[in-house]
Amino acid sequence: MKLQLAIDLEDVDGAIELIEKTKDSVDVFEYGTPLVINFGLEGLKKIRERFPDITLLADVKIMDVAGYEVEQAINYGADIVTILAAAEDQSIKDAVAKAHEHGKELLVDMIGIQDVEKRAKELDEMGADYIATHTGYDLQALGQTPLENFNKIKATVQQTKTAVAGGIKEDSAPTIISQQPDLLIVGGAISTDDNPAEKAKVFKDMIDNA
Ligand SMILES: O=C(CO)[C@H](O)[C@H](O)COP(=O)(O)O
Repeated sequence: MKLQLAIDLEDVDGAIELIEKTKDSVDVFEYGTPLVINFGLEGLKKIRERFPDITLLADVKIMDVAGYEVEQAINYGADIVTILAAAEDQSIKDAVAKAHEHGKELLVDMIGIQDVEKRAKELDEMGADYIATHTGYDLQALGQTPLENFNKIKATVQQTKTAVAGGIKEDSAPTIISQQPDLLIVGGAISTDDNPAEKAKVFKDMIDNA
């Protein structure tokens, strides 16, 4: 199981500072959707130039023109690119093909999907690398968590790796970790902590000791 740090609430220099502080404990760094919107792929490129060896995920949440957009994210430094599960099957297939053509990976984000078992089965057959259960900020605000959907998806997929995100905190992480996702995605619980390096290590130790 790997730890992914979602960086959403920073500018590019803030993201660089956060990566510097946490890189001993974090396996994958997410260039979050707010950074994509605020600073574009140029911000991703700046991070890649500063850290040539880290694993970088671009949370571009693609919906269309999938092959082109996957390739752009990869050209600017991404190792893993995200697409929404609600995209057309053709878009998912194009995205998978383009990522694999470059030796990179595709993560499909299940945010907003109601019949998660049906869609997870379809995505599994389309060759996605990761299927991510994701409770977005807007539903976290209503008290929802990703655990129930994660368990359904985990029980459905045959070959695809699983990821889980959405308000995961130090107290909720052990239950989720016990369900063995391949990628545990944590954002605010690390990035907004007064000591992100120490907090990232807490999550990494939980994973390593599970
Ligand atoms: O993709 C996201 C929002 O759309 C976040 O990166 C993801 O939810 C993880 O962050 P947090 O742990 O703060 O919820």
